[in-house]
Amino acid sequence: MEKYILSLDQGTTSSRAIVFNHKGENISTAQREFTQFFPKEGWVEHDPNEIWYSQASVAAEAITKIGLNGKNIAGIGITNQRETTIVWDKETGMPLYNAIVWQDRRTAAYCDSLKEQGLTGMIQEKTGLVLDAYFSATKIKWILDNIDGARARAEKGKLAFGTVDCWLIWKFTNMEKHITDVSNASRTMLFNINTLQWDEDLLKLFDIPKSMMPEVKSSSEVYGETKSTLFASKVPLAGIAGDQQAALFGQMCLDKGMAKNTYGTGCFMMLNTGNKPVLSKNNLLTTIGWKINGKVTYALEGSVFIGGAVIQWLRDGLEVIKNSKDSEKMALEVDDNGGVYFVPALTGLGAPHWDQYARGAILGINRGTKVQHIVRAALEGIAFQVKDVMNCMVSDTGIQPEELRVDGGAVANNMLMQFQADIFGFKVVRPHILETTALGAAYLAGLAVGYWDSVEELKSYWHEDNVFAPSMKQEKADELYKYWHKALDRSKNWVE
Ligand SMILES: Nc1ncnc2c1ncn2[C@@H]1O[C@H](COP(=O)(O)OP(=O)(O)O)[C@@H](O)[C@H]1O
Ligand SMILES: O=P(O)(O)OC[C@H](O)CO
Repeated sequence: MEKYILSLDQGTTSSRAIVFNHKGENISTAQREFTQFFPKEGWVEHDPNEIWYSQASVAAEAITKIGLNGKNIAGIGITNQRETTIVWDKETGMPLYNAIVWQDRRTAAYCDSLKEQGLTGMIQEKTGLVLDAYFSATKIKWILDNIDGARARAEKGKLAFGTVDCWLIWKFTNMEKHITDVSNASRTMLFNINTLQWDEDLLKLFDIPKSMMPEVKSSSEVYGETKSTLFASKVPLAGIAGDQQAALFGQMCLDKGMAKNTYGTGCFMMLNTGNKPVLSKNNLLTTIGWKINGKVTYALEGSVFIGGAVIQWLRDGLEVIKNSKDSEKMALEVDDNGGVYFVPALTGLGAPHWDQYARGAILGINRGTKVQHIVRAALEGIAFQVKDVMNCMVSDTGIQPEELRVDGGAVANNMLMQFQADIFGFKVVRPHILETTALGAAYLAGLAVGYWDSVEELKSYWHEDNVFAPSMKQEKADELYKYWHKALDRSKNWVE
């Protein structure tokens, strides 16, 4: 019987399931969007049960629509939006509160108070992370401090915390397994990336009982089997990685010095730094890429909060384009940006600036400015942010990548990709398979169940599709980049 790997990609706006064959080809996809809750300014929540239902239903749909059932699936890989925090009751399995999403800023002031206490350095040394509301620790604390009876129940060992991977495994195994993998653990701000353990000092600092924390596993092993009646037979759950780490793996950036950037809602660049953590002097994040066969691979990451989302805003907010694709057409209707710069700091700035008080800015508008210039400036603003992150990576590691592998929805935009190469001064490479996140999780699962023999075999399935080589004169690129920084400075520290 022909066998396949099922990959579950639980993202910020949708749940996706993809069935991959032996050559790493996508043979079936199902996708479902779910509700975003914005209860207050800066708050973002999801319903954990809706995450589960949407993910379980697309999983079933992806396999049944091509006439397969659970018996055809050799293993399941899970990849997920990271940091998003769910707390549930261990006995009933019911969440205590909505999932607090990575974008949620409700704990920003608390993070500021910790910075004032001088804790930034200690937190970076232990976790590799910048002290920010982005990560899970302060979100868990918020639930324990604000939901009636939560802290007392947590202290009695009755509550469980998990990122979305952990929640899905808990559901798939019918409340049997409370586990996560190292890559997701490394985004909680509670995991010591040197000792590979939950850090007692940090658990104490954030007042989080250790009994809430999941067991931390490698990224590729058989964790258990599906227990729900979802599939006709039990299927091994065999791979877990946070979505950006999975994309790094799916892009086959397996050697030190290789980098990828994902252009989705946000932009997430990751550079493989090998078997040792490199602490950033430029406000990048040190994170765990994956652990396979006992070996840990570390990465540096630059998380840019608004990437393709600025194009969504042009479409849904400003209504100057009908669909995302139009952004390219409009941008090419003008020769250049006409002196207009767009800093897409719509929810503040992530790496490397970490300014939660920055806001979006469009500068350099003059009487000749057309809407096309603004659209072009929005796309260029995505590329400039990515270059800022790249510069920090080069400065932190001394590694000058020869190319950047790219994926995510916005890489469909050739103008953006060409501009990115122009402003970098090196190649941007788009592979033929763009679902690299799901593919990475599939590979992790497939390796664990012996569906694929080795990473060498996997490397042979990665092919470039388009290469964007730089063609802009250096002086022009330098001039544009100089003005970008002027604009960036004006967007910072805006909200009081
Ligand atoms: N042709 C395009 N040009 C620019 N941006 C695009 C284009 N197509 C899609 N996008 C952007 O890509 C994002 C969707 O990418 P995707 O990888 O699916 O995101 P996510 O996984 O974060 O939900 C959206 O923000 C959308 O605006
Ligand atoms: O769901 P995505 O693709 O927007 O990714 C979210 C990131 O994992 C957040 O850190």
